[in-house]
Amino acid sequence: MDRSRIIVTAVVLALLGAIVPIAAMVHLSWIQAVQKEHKRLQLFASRAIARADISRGDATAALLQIDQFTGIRCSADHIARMRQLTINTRSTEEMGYFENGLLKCSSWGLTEGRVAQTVPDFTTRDGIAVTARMQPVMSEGHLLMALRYKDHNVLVDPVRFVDVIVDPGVQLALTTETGILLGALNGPDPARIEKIIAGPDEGIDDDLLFATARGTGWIAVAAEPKSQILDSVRQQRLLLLPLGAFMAAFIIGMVVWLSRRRLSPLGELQIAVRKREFIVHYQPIVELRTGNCIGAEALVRWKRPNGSLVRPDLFIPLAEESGLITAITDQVIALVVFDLNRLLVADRSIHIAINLSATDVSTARVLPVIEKALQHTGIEPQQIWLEATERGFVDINSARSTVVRARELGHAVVIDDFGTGYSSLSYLEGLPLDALKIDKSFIDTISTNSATSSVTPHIIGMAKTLKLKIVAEGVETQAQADYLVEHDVEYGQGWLFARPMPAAEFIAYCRQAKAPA
Ligand SMILES: Nc1nc2c(ncn2[C@@H]2O[C@H](COP(=O)(O)O[C@H]3[C@@H](O)[C@H](n4cnc5c(=O)[nH]c(N)nc54)O[C@@H]3COP(=O)(O)O)[C@@H](O)[C@H]2O)c(=O)[nH]1
Repeated sequence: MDRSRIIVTAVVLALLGAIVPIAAMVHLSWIQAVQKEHKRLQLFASRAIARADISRGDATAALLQIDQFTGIRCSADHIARMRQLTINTRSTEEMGYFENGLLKCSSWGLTEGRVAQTVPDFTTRDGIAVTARMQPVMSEGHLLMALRYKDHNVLVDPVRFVDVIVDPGVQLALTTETGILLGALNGPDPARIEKIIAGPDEGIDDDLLFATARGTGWIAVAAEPKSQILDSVRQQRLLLLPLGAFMAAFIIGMVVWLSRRRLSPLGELQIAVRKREFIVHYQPIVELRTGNCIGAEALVRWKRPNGSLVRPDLFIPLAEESGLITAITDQVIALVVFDLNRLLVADRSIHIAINLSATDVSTARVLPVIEKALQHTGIEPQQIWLEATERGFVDINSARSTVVRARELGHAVVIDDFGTGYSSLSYLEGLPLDALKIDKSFIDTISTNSATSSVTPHIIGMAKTLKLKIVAEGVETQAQADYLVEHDVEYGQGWLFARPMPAAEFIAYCRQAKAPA
């Protein structure tokens, strides 16, 4: 992902991170307020069911007691007993006795036998036939409920069934299971109640919040307008919005931190390593006398997703500092094998020099990596040279054991950028090296009268004393090449011969630059 896409993604994520938690908390405060209100309405509805059960229980008990009366029906005793039970039973208004389907007497006294038994709407499990709405003879206009057991019935005012205390604005309704409205408080709309009891136990019907409770034989509905819970929503918001703001701040902080990390040079390099965004260019090394190509130095480049190439001196120091260099070395080794396997197998005189970091030299961890990479390729270990700068050999003891092991495996070991550090002849004597690369800064002084120009012959002399092969680095002019040949320097590398190039070009260069056998 390039920088602009990362920035756009970060901005989008930050916006989402700000909006989503706050919107979620606003929504959650509404949900929680509704849930809380549903619980409250449920409580009112359950209370109505409990009240209705008590009222029915009382009326049923009165009916069972009058059924036990063994005296003559409609006698003064019978009527007195019915009256007594009516007075003692809070929910009942009147008690009556039926004979042949007609009311013969009631708690009020004898009747004329013109009132017919009502048709029940339903019968409870304990055998009580219930008529939800009936017009009593004595109280015209006010509908009552009739409960009958065998030949006796009681009349109950339905208001007794919803005789519960509710908060202002809460409507309460009690219906039969078949939807007949038995009693109501605060004037609910019967049509809405009918619709509500046909649906789920709680919910929102247009502007009405409702909850139902179901008992045996009846259903209670408690409802109130949605506007009633606005205060509760506001309160929930006061609690939840700070949490939403905290979450938003946290997410934005994370997005900023991650994108800054991702956009930092180290973040980009880490991703490059993970995505294997490196390629290798090869700079030919030639035999100075003949111009023959004898090999190349593998020089890593970071190929960005947009195709641009980043020079190694811009990222190698960071890679060394962060420890990513070992992963990069491993990728270079794999790329060299991939790019040049056929050439190296076809021409055993060609070698490739791979740059090692100080860590690679001090730990020797790179040697098994190379060994594994060369397995089954046909490439000989002596075709892989290992280059390290003087800094790589600072820890002389561990460096020596790495060099010894590398040479045992067949690799040649080269000291790079020679002369730029503090290496001395005695220091070099302690390391079993194969070759020395004279740094470009000394080659640049050739044929000049600079103060350091006299150092170059000394380096050459020192290398010869130690019987090291010499590669002159950064050869740019024919005069430099001529000087080096004159001083018996065997190999050279530099723009005079070729610049670093992709593998295919190097293979072509090598074939063409090699003298016919
Ligand atoms: N640990 C690793 N270090 C690596 C690896 N690949 C490269 N490097 C190091 O990065 C430094 C810069 O390398 P680069 O930009 O590739 O430059 C090399 C040549 O292009 C340049 N050169 C060669 N000839 C000339 C010349 O005639 N003129 C001129 N101006 N420049 C020239 O020199 C660089 C090679 O230097 P050296 O390695 O010292 O031989 C550099 O320090 C690389 O070592 C890697 O895989 N791992």
